Amino acid sequence: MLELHELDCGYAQRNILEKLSFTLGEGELLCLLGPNGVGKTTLFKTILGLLPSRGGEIRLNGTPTRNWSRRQFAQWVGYVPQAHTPPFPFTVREVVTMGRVAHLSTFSSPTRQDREIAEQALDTLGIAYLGQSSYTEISGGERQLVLIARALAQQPRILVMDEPTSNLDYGNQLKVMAHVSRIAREQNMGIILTTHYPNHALLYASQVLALTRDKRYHIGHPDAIITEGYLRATYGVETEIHDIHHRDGNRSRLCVPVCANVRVEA
Ligand SMILES: Nc1ncnc2c1ncn2[C@@H]1O[C@H](COP(=O)(O)OP(=O)(O)OP(=O)(O)O)[C@@H](O)[C@H]1O
Repeated sequence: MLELHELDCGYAQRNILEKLSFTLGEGELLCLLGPNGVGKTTLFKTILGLLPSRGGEIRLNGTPTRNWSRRQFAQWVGYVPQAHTPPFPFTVREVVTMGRVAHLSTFSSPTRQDREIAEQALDTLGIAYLGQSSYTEISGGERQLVLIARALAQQPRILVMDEPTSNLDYGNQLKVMAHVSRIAREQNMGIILTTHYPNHALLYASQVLALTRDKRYHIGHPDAIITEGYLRATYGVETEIHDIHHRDGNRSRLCVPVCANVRVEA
């Protein structure tokens, strides 16, 4: 559905990413990994059309995105920003209903169907009980779930999420990741998200795109990309990757830092 072909992105005189190619299909969850400042946000801004590309092409459903109207694009691609506190105390239900804007004609109000879709999105995330609460008076974790519900109400085919787990406690990080991978599977949505936690990708991603400081990248299955060598080269830390056999019979791979070997420059 979303294809990047030899994409160059950057600012003014400088390329930040070069010749980046990948495909995000229906039902896939792609985790974007990379150290601070490597270009993850730059890539998202370029995909969303907020920053012009400097070469190559982005295609959506086979058609270059430069040929899509803003409105068409917004019906296909949803964006979940990092949770923020807005100046106006809208209720959670109102914030989620705003996700329907791309489907409304100019000056029209949300219909009963739009409200039902917003209600379903609240249900999917298990936060219907927050409907009447003020968005400014809920916790950071709840706010993140509300922003995801707003994006679901938009009913996009592709969802771009900027660090959906930043500022969340340990439990909420795992809950948000579990929700997101379930939504990709059950709603056949292609989801691309950034995370600074390799274990999130090992546990939940179907693909990993790992950006490196020398403008190169690796893409593939999480088990193939997230190796001890990759983590050493990218983050300068020693880790061990272990196969975990869970009590319920499932297995997964997880990385564990070898704390004594983390080098701290004087
Ligand atoms: N508006 C801008 N103009 C020029 N350079 C910019 C601009 N915004 C970001 N950069 C530079 O682009 C590079 C990539 O930044 P970007 O914000 O995409 O990194 P990131 O991978 O998202 O980082 P982080 O993990 O810290 O959020 C950095 O060197 C940054 O200084």
